[in-house]
Amino acid sequence: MESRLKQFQSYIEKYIEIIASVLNIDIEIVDDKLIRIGGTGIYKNKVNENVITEGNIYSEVLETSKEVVVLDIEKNSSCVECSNFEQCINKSIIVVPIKYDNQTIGVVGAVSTDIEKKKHIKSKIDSYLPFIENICDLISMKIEEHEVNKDNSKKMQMFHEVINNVEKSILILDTQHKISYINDIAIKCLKLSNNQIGEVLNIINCESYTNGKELITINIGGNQYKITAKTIPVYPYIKSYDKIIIFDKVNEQVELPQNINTNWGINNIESIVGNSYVMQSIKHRIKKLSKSNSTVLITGESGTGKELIARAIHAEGNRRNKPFIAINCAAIPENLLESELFGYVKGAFSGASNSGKIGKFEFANMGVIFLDEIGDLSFHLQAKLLRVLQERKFARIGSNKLIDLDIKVIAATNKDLLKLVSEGLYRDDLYYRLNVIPINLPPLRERKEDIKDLINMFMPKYSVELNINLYKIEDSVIKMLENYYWPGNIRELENAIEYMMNLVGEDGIITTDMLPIDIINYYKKKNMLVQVCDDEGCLDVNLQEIDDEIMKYEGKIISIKDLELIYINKLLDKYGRTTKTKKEIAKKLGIGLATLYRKLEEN
Ligand SMILES: Nc1ncnc2c1ncn2[C@@H]1O[C@H](COP(=O)(O)OP(=O)(O)OP(=O)(O)O)[C@@H](O)[C@H]1O
Repeated sequence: MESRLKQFQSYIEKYIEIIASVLNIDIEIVDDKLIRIGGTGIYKNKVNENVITEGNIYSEVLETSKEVVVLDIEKNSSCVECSNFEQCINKSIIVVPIKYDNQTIGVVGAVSTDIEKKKHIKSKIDSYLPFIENICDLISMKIEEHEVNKDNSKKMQMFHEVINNVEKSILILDTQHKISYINDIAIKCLKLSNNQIGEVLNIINCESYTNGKELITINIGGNQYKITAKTIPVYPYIKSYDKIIIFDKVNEQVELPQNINTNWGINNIESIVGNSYVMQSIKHRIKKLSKSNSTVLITGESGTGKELIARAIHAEGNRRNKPFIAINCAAIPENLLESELFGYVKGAFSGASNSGKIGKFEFANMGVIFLDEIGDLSFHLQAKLLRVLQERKFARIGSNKLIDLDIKVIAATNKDLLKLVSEGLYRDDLYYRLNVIPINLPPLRERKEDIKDLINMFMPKYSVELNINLYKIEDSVIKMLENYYWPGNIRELENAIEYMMNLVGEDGIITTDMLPIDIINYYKKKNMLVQVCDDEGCLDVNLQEIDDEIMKYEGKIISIKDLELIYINKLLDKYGRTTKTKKEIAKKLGIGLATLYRKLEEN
């Protein structure tokens, strides 16, 4: 069997040439079988020879594992007694053992064969000896490195073997998101024809699913796939790999148009319906700001289209071919949100999945992260997010490897963040970091001009979905939709259209009786007119207006006296405050004019 040093012969030969030229003496390296593995000068042509006949110092060093320094062989008893002494041409010799794994596997001999070099060695022995010791250490380290690599590649081979034999599709990515390994099942499942090793795999979208899995959209080889996958962070346990994606099947596959890596068309600016002045100016701003990397904060009531705007910013910008990852900060319990955002490595905390988890920030890297309901972040996560926004780096929980983030952040909230700041419930420094580019989406009731356009967009959508060929909406319905107060904004309007389209009869006409109950009730309340009549005529009293007035006293019991006053004032507002009308109103109320004045003055 070859000695360990013999396996490194070519490396050793190159290495000692360099050393010899630095030291200006001859060097030889001999293995534990006393075979010369490498040599310079007079030993160069004697490589692979056995040195047993040339003296016994090497055997002694191999045996004792201790270095030997002979500065003058004539004064060294061991040399003098050596059977080769008469033929020996060496004048001085330094021999240092090469140790590996607690064994002496060879020696380095530094030899001088002339008097001048001998003198030189003698004068420089204090620096020569440590230098040669370092050479021995370097050789051992080289062997160690080789052994570790050999061990690793054996482990990797076994790892690949295992991966190829499990009944799941597996993809391994490196830190550049390039495919490092793909098993046969994955190739089959993704219907890939070529070897995709080295190709960049773009993770376009990712939504949390059950059992620690995610719904991921990936692009490979001109196709886009939707898969339900488990993603496992591997770095730093295996340095050459970053993450493993394991999945069972492809939920959906679409061919991507040529030269376009992703399919964001449906989310671009044209998908934002509305030509009111405010929506026009918002669309204009989106076009301008989508090219910038600055953080955007979108505010507005629920259902006003904040996510739609965020997606349009992504689709219009230069990150459109990179991921858009949305996370709703209010929908995930606080203790899970941190790991959802930043991921974790295995064993990061008790209860964590033992394979680890990739966080949304990592998925969104190079693209856009949409942090919805940002007003609901706990103080702890506010601080952490602030750090990430400042440093543009983060670490998976339980790991100290910092991952660089090249990301555009879009945040959204329906809360008044500034009010939360003033109440001490939100960090002001985070607020200002987020509010770099503010976009406020007004509620639908403040942009009634958009309602008709939205109706005209939603009706064809649901006619296709519900397979309705003929449809028409009565003007009175449109009027009522336009004048409704839309607490749920566009989402509620869309639901209303869907509801009414479901009720359409054979004539395909949407009439007022098909309106959703909330809208009907709204109008019923609004139109609660009561006629107060006597033999001289009638007065219309709108009970809704009185109801609205009473609502202002929210939670308090209102006195009969106040109620009386509200009612009298409503009547005066409606019919006028002239003496004549006051007289008429007093009469109809069954009181005298003086009593009416007293009631008004008393309050
Ligand atoms: N201007 C618009 N044009 C077309 N569709 C719209 C518009 N605004 C909103 N929508 C639609 O209304 C629905 C609600 O929008 P979106 O989810 O973006 O609102 P949101 O403000 O993010 O709501 P929440 O605060 O509840 O998350 C979506 O289906 C969206 O496509």
